[in-house]
Amino acid sequence: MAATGVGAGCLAPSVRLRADPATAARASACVVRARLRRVARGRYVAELSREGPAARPAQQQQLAPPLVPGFLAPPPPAPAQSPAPTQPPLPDAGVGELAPDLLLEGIAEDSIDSIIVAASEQDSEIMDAKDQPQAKVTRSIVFVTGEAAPYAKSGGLGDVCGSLPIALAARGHRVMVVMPRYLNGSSDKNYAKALYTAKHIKIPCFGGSHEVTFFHEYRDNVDWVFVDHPSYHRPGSLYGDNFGAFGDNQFRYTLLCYAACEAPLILELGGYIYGQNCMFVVNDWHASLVPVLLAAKYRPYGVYRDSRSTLVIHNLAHQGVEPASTYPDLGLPPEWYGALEWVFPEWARRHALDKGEAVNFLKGAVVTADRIVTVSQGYSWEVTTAEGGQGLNELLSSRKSVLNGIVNGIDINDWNPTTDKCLPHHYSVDDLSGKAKCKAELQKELGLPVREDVPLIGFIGRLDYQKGIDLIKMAIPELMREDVQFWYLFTLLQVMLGSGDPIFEGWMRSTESSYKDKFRGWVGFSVPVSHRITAGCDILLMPSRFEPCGLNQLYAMQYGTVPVVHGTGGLRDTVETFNPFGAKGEEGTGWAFSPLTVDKMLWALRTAMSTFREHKPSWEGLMKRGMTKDHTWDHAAEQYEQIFEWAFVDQPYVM
Ligand SMILES: Nc1ncnc2c1ncn2[C@@H]1O[C@H](COP(=O)(O)OP(=O)(O)O[C@H]2O[C@H](CO)[C@@H](O)[C@H](O)[C@H]2O)[C@@H](O)[C@H]1O
Ligand SMILES: OC[C@H]1O[C@H](O[C@H]2[C@H](O)[C@@H](O)[C@@H](O[C@H]3[C@H](O)[C@@H](O)[C@@H](O)O[C@@H]3CO)O[C@@H]2CO)[C@H](O)[C@@H](O)[C@@H]1O
Repeated sequence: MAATGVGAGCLAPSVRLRADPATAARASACVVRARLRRVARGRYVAELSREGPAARPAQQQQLAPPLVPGFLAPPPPAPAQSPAPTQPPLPDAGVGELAPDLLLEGIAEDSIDSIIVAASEQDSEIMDAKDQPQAKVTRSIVFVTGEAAPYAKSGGLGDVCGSLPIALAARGHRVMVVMPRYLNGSSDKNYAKALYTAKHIKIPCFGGSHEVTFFHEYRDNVDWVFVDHPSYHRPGSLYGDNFGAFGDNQFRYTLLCYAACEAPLILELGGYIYGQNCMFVVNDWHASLVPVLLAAKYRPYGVYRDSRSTLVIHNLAHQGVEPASTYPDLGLPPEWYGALEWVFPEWARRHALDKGEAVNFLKGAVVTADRIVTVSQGYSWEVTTAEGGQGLNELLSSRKSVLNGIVNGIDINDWNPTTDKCLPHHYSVDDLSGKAKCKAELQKELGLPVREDVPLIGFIGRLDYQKGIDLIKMAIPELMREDVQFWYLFTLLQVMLGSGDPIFEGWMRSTESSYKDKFRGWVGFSVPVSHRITAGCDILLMPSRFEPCGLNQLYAMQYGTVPVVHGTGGLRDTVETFNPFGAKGEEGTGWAFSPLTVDKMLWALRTAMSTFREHKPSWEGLMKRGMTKDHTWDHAAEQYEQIFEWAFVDQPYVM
């Protein structure tokens, strides 16, 4: 089989493959379109689809529909006002590693040996369509999350839930992601390809019966399932608006959890339900009621006894805590109160009569999930300490035997300096010239002097105690004595584009006017801007107080931007401090300073800046070592598989 066309441009080319004449005759002259997706450095998945008569659907892993109804009311007939009930489209053909039985109307798998394409304009590679590593055991996996990119993202949780499921699906798992269908005008287009499934359920909670419906999109081998309810349709960010967090968040995410428990039982995706043998991956507090529901409302009735759950903690700072009086709203049996029971320490109570009694969603998952994962190893230890455990340290310590840390990966389709659509110039570890051009463009865009020799430091993050922005504020007068430029992109907690925190914005504007040639600040949430900063800066600063993993330092390294970070949690796990005398290849990738003081941070920045100015070969070494580290999801996905395997070896933690 020969390639008759070669994708222009860099990665992700679209290649047309034409069968040899004999095969083509058998296959009614079918043309196979292969879209190559880069899933790891040097590894590509060919997504094949044929053009012409309808292709055979890919075989589903879950063949026997268990026909077990959800415990909620069966779906009523579809309402008239909705679009015609449409079965979600099947994938055109096999995806990921070619399924052994994949026949494209006569073209057998073994007639497709390898696909030859130009991987970049300079460089061609042979990409073996079977190169994608596969899981030893494939499973049905159900992610439950408050956000997943590109549909909805407030930060790193969205990045992870938008990319880890794809990585697991590429390894052969059947993967569903369940999240809200947030509509607020500006982001509605993100859900445009999600089709109405005609499935409705009524959820018994908060003193009523609340109807939710499901939408579905099949993309990148993943079933993206969107739970629809009027409470997800409102202006603001995902979790709040200018007035603070939404008052009904507990209700909104209770609905999500109930709906996520029903989805595998009632949604026929690609023709088949997921069934009762699933691994639920519940992310942060928004999804934390899922393991409680499995234990309290399903297993006692014989449902989901073969499923397991893994709680993934992205950030212990948000636990979903509400007054104890809300417990009856959750629709849980009274005897399960203890699972969510939470008592604030005396110092945190509001008045002398306040008993501090509350319910805590995240705690509910900590005590009922089969396994617990934090997003780095360092953080998995920190959460068991009084300093890092945010009140849950003792409970988490008591579950140490099922607690692991797995460092996040990154989506290198989105974050790749050789192809990034947000960048004015592209570059790679072999040719860094495009990075210097990106820096010059960024300086122009900001109205800063265009100078290659001055170190440009960037910060990207939320205006949040976690991110240590107060330290930056304190350090600015000292830092501005240096020949340096600083670019500050931050989002407000509630992520309202164009609005601001008057005190903080005031500080930014006055700092800009005091240091006209050196400092720029911008308030807003813009993914393209964050990419341009990551590429255009020389140094990325992350003085986080705590950081469960951190993604910006990984993006920075991938883009040859040297991270200077507080050595905590995932930052300490992923950034190795520069040591010019280290063994070859192990001289480090940045600076991880500790303790978190203004002086230490300034020391690390000054060391980085002098290395940038005076030791060019060392600087280039730092950049290149960061760029060649494997930050892809493959390794993490394999570790998740191991966790899942352990979970299924054990009995459910709560029967
Ligand atoms: N103004 C802005 N405009 C555009 N993009 C912006 C932005 N501000 C931030 N972002 C983006 O938001 C993401 C932030 O991710 P992080 O992992 O660094 O932190 P976050 O605290 O959100 O996530 C939590 O979950 C993740 C995932 O597990 C953990 O890595 C982390 O430690 C934990 O706190 C990045 O993709 C970043 O580019
Ligand atoms: O990506 C950034 C973080 O996004 C999530 O955190 C959000 C959190 O889950 C929401 O509940 C909300 O937090 C509010 C909190 O509930 C409330 O008590 C009050 O303290 O205000 C908070 C801010 O509104 O918004 C958070 C995002 O700002 C995700 O869970 C984290 O892992 C991410 O770090």
